[in-house]
Amino acid sequence: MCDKNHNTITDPCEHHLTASNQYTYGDIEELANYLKERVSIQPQIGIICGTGLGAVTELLADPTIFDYKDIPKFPVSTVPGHAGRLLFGHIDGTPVISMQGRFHFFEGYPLWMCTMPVRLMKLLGVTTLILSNAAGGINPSFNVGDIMLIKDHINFVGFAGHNPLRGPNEDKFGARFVAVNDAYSRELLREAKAVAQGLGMKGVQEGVYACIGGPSFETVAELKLMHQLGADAVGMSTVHEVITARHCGIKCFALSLITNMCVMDYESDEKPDHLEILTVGKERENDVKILVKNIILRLAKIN
Ligand SMILES: O=P(O)(O)O[C@H]1O[C@H](CO)[C@@H](O)[C@H]1O
Ligand SMILES: Nc1nc2[nH]cnc2c(=O)[nH]1
Repeated sequence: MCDKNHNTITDPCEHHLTASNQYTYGDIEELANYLKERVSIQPQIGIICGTGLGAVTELLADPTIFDYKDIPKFPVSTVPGHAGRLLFGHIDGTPVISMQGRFHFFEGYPLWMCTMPVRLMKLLGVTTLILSNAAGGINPSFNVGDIMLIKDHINFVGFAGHNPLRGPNEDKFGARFVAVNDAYSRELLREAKAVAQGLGMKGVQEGVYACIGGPSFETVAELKLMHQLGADAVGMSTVHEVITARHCGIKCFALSLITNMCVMDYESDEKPDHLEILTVGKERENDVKILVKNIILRLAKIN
């Protein structure tokens, strides 16, 4: 057995169990080097596409594309509407990396695995992350097809003790404890609102996104609770990516496409349905695309 007097959590050896199997800084550095050897673009902006919103990747001119399954140590997407591709390219001259498909907790991946690509983006040079998701509308003034610019979140998954930063802290990415009261950049939110207004885009809202673990949707009682707590929309993603991004100092802007209104009435026969969610995504993907493109154009002008 090991006779070294060390901390088994932060300084494990082969004789001791580690507190978690999370990727080390070195693992992610290796992954970054693997990609750097194959693509010369150094991305400034990262994009994570939500369910059915992968068309945003069409904005990338002449992209270099990797299938997740071909990248060493990379998880694979298992949810319909998430293609499972990593793209490098330029959007109007700005170097961008985009995930066409994300990883969700309900797929069985631990949160540190779901969010590893955010740390990878950091090591590739990303300073701003743009995230999208499909979400159910809780705020009764919302309509299907609205785009909600996220100003804050409620992390129900976190309330249950699951956090992507749980386990030994990787100091090279950030400090043990991270503030998230300002997780969504006020500056980026202001810019996005100005862009939407400038484009005369209808149905653009602002609100609080609640994250649950899924894959079951919400009960009526859960939705009533979320409404009382101040949630405007609910989904099963984004929050852990934002927490990981803030930990390593990446600025975040996120939006939800309201693909369905949550059923908050016991008498209703309606139900949320993933295929319908994909259909609404398809109908509105062009507007999401235009919004993201113009936000990136504006960022390029002000930076
Ligand atoms: O959050 P994204 O990845 O857009 O996916 C949303 O759509 C799926 C439900 O249809 C859930 O995974 C929910 O989180
Ligand atoms: N949890 C949850 N996720 C969604 N994604 C799209 N719509 C919904 C919804 O109604 N609830």
